[in-house]
Amino acid sequence: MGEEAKAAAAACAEIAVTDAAAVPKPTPPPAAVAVDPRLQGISDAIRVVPHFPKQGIMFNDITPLLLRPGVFKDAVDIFVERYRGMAIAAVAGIEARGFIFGPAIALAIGAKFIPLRKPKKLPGEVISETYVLEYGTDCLQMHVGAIEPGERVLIVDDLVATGGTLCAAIRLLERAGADVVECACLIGLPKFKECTWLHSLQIASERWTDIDKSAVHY
Ligand SMILES: O=P(O)(O)OC[C@H]1O[C@H](OP(=O)(O)OP(=O)(O)O)[C@H](O)[C@@H]1O
Ligand SMILES: Nc1ncnc2[nH]cnc12
Repeated sequence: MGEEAKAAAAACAEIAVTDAAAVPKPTPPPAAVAVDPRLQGISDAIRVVPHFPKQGIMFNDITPLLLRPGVFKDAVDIFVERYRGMAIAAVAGIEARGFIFGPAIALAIGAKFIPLRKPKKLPGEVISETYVLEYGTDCLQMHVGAIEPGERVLIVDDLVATGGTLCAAIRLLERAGADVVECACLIGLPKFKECTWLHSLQIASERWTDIDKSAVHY
C-alpha cells in the first residue's frame, strides 16, 4: 500500500481485511488526509501487560483508557462518526469488553444493543455458536428474537487477536438472519493480518503507531 493510500485508510480508521465486495462501501476519505490526532491519545491510554494472564501473552488492557473520560469519548466518537448514517439497526457487543464500547455506540447511532454472552448467562431461549480457542473451546449465545432477519448489524469488541471470537459472532448473527455490516474493534493484534477467513467483511480498527502495543499497521 502506498503512503497516500495508507494515510487515507488510517483517516477513516478502516482496515480492509479481504474481499469487501459484499458490504456497503463507506465513503472513501480524501487522499492524503492527516491521521486522526485522537488515535495517539487512545493508543497511549492502553496499557500492555506482559505475561498476563499467562506466560507469553502481551495483554492489551483498556482499563486505563476508561479512567480518562475524554479519551474514552474519543474512542466511542470515532466509531460513531464512522457508523452514523449507515442504517445499522443493531450493535452486537461481545462479552465482556464489547459491552463497554457497544452500548455507547448503539445509543449514539440510534441502534438497539444485543449482548452476545458467554454460556448460561441469558435467561431466555438462546442460539449458540461454539468456537475454538488456543486451548479448548468457548461459546457465544444470543437470545432468540433479538434480531429480525435482514437487520443490519455492527459487531463490537475491544480487540481482535486470532479473530476466532469475531468469526463466531458473525456466524451466530448470520444464522439468525442478520446482515453483518462490519466488525469494529479498538485494537487489532498483528497475527490477525494473516487471517483471511473473515470473508467479505471489513474490520474497522484504530491505527496504532506504537509498535509495542502489538497493534495493527495498515
Ligand atoms: O480474536 P480472539 O483470539 O478470538 O480474541 C479476542 C477476544 O479475546 C478477548 O476476550 P476474552 O475471550 O479474553 O474474554 P473476556 O473479555 O470475557 O475476558 C477479547 O475481549 C476478545 O473478545
Ligand atoms: N493480547 C490480548 N490482550 C487482551 N485481550 C486479549 N484477548 C486475546 N488476546 C488478548
